[in-house]
Amino acid sequence: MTTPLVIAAHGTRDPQGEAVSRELADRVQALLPDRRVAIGFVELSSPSIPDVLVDVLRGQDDPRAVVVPLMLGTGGHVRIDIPEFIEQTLEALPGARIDYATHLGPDPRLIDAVRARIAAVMGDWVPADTTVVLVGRGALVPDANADHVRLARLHFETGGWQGVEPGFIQVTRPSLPEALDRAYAAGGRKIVVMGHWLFPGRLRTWTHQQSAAWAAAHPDAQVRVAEVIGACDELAHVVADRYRQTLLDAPGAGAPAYLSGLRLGGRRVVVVGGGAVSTRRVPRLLDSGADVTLISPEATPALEALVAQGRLAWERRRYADGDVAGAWYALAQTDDPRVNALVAAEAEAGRTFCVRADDATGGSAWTATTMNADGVTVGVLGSRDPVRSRGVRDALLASVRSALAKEAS
Ligand SMILES: C[C@@]1(CC(=O)O)C2=NC(=C\c3[nH]c(c(CCC(=O)O)c3CC(=O)O)Cc3[nH]c(c(CC(=O)O)c3CCC(=O)O)/C=C3\N/C(=C\2)[C@@H](CCC(=O)O)[C@]3(C)CC(=O)O)/[C@H]1CCC(=O)O
Ligand SMILES: NC(=O)c1ccc[n+]([C@@H]2O[C@H](COP(=O)([O-])OP(=O)(O)OC[C@H]3O[C@@H](n4cnc5c(N)ncnc54)[C@H](O)[C@@H]3O)[C@@H](O)[C@H]2O)c1
Repeated sequence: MTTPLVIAAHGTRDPQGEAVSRELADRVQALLPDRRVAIGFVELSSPSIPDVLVDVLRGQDDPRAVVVPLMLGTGGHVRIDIPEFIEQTLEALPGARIDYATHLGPDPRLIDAVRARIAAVMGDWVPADTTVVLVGRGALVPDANADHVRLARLHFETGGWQGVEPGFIQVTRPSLPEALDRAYAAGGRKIVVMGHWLFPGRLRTWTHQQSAAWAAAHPDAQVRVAEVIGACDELAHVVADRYRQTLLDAPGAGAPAYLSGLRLGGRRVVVVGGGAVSTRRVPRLLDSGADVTLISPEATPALEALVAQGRLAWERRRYADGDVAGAWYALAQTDDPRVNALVAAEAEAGRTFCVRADDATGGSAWTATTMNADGVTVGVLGSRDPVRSRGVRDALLASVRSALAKEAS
């Protein structure tokens, strides 16, 4: 049986919030149709996480589950409560195995989703004179609060905003009104308040109430409140990825890839990024007859020479969403992890196998080191230790050569 996924959500008193959490679980199930996806809650909603875990583990011959915390940051629920629920379940079901995925974190797809929520309330405002107040929950864990400040900075770096002020609705400071004061003091008069919550609930209500009260006291500023992240595809994909990564990285996962010989003749292959890694890999793709398109603002002289020979198509620009459409295989090989993540996400959505050069677990394919001797291709795939793989390949090749020589004599 394929390992089930248990989503560990927070829970809320708001029935709409609970419904949206369940809708998200349905979207994740649609992305992982061949395995069971269940949702449990830390508090306020049911079923509880141990109840769901026991339910999915019972009846499996080799009971296994992966728990993905549906949490943006690393507060107490992620660090203490959910691990305790897992511990309790393992005490009740000795011999079961439960792997715990990492929290959602500042994934580029979630940054995009947040930007889309902000854009939806901006109307005719433009980023350059809009200030965003990004409101987090606030936690007793200093690291979690520091992560929220870092996230605000990431939004500032990538969004072109006049400013981005982090604030917190509870526990720590600056509070939401204090963050609004800071935005105002820095000259912000068009302010979007973004409650960085996954689902509707009380935190969202407080965000609206506090924003309205502050706006009433500052008539020369305009304040608009953006919608929460909600049950969107971006979030569903991040959850599905945390699950897949956990399966791949789990100790004892073994050789995690299926070595296949792709017959790429005449088939579209998209390579994003024209640096050193692409310089090594593009010639082999061309040798296999693939119809390769390189998308990159710059390319190495070796790649440019292939373009000049008419062997390689080059679109001299940055990657844009839609570039992977229609490709059989894609390679995300820029030096920008954010761009590589977007390429991998587009490929995943379109069911195109994709290598991600900077983060092996973020892609769906790995590049084997290969070499051809008299029509025999030797391929070696290790466990993310490419230099070792190359050594094994060379050793194998030597014995293949001597075997072939014996055959010939
Ligand atoms: C075998 C080979 C095939 C080829 O590329 O043709 C290949 N990498 C090669 C070389 C190489 N790769 C790296 C260095 C510099 C570092 C060093 O010196 O140690 C060098 C050496 C060099 O460049 O000389 C760094 C690196 N590699 C990956 C990550 C990210 C990660 O693991 O998450 C990082 C860190 C990046 C960073 O720091 O950001 C990931 C992958 N590299 C793979 C294949 C896949 C695993 C296959 C396996 O393990 O068997 C996998 C998982 C996915 C993929 O990319 O397909 C080729 C050697 C053969 C040859 O030379 O012909
Ligand atoms: N898997 C591997 O074997 C391996 C080996 C070494 C390094 N790496 C990793 O892969 C990444 C790429 O390595 P490299 O040595 O080829 O880097 P590089 O710096 O030589 O090349 C990066 C290329 O990406 C292009 N680029 C940047 N932004 C882009 C965008 N938005 N759209 C399209 N193209 C864009 C650049 O123009 C450049 O051509 C590194 O950052 C490193 O993390 C992987």
